[in-house]
Amino acid sequence: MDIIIIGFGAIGKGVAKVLYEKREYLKENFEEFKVVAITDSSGAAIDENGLDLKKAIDIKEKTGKIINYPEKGREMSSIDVIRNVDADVVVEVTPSNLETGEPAKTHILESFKNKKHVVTANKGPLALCYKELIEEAKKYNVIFRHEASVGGAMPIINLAKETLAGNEILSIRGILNGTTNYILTKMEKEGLDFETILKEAKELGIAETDPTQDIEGLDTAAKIVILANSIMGMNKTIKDVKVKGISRITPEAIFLANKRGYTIKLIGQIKDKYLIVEPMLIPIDSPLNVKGTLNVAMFETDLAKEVVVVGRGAGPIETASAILSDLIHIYQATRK
Ligand SMILES: NC(=O)C1=CN([C@@H]2O[C@H](COP(=O)(O)OP(=O)(O)OC[C@H]3O[C@@H](n4cnc5c(N)ncnc54)[C@H](O)[C@@H]3O)[C@@H](O)[C@H]2O)C=CC1
Ligand SMILES: N[C@@H](CC=O)C(=O)O
Ligand code: NA
Repeated sequence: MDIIIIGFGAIGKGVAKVLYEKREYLKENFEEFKVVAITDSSGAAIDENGLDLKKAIDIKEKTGKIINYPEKGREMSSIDVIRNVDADVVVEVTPSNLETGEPAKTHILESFKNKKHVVTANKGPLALCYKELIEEAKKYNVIFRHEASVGGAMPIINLAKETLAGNEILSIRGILNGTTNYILTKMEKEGLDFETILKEAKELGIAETDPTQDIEGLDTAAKIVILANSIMGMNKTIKDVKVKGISRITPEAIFLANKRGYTIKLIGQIKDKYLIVEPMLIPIDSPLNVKGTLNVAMFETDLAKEVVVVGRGAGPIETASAILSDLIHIYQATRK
């Protein structure tokens, strides 16, 4: 299966690392998963026989630009790569823009028009024009998967659509941002200040390109919109979410909460069609009290009753795990 990776930052490189490490497993169980093009802000590297992924990662880490890939690097936009390079699937992992959804929205729609399936981790277009994307994928008869867009490696979207199929999901409540959970956990355990921990989060590759999206709750807001639209049949946008972030939370506030048997977590919830993101006091012994970059989601359903899922919500390899599962789904769904 031939793949194009659009965006080669923390997640794009994570996808390349996972495809490289799992190359024998994939060949034995499915077929060769070949990356025929990679783009970033500098340009593109293209090889129809498959790029050397270790070399691509090395070039990116050393020079910051995929265009420096020897002999195969060239000045070419992502759109032109999508239009002109023959491939089965586009993996779209450019930064999430929660105002315009660009450039990802155009990349995704252009992929559909060029009969390419899409796997994305990008929340922008999903939070702003979910219905349009689904309709366009149907119109061009291509598969569109986005498990990585909510909760990273934590199974939630495909779990609801496949394993909980037939259930009515009455409410969802949880921690859906790994960066803020990492910050709140380090504040609670080590009393570290905000800036120090945020710097660590960026080095771990878990924070957004614009980390205020994490801190101000906008990333969580985008994710509950995606859940509301993709698994609860709603038609919401990020403007429908009441959002408060964690910038005013201090180690002292968490210490005081602990003394009363609580901790503080950034909670996103969808209930009775209301979408809310805010820091909340959570009992220390609650299933919602998960640590570090972990995410957790509590579903209330009509048939399965309460279902709780936990998983790593952020991180290059963890997120690439969700992207790989969507790629394998597309392989299985399209190979005769
Ligand atoms: N970091 C994480 O743990 C997770 C990130 N995501 C999402 O994955 C996406 C990527 O995130 P990161 O890799 O962390 O961001 P990043 O900032 O590390 O990388 C973004 C990449 O996109 C490239 N880029 C920007 N504009 C481009 C364009 N027009 N054409 C081609 N490439 C372009 C940049 O050069 C860079 O290589 C974002 O939408 C993010 O919300 C989703 C789940 C987890
Ligand atoms: N920055 C996000 C990345 C995953 O969506 C987070 O911290 O959860
Ligand atoms: Na997920």
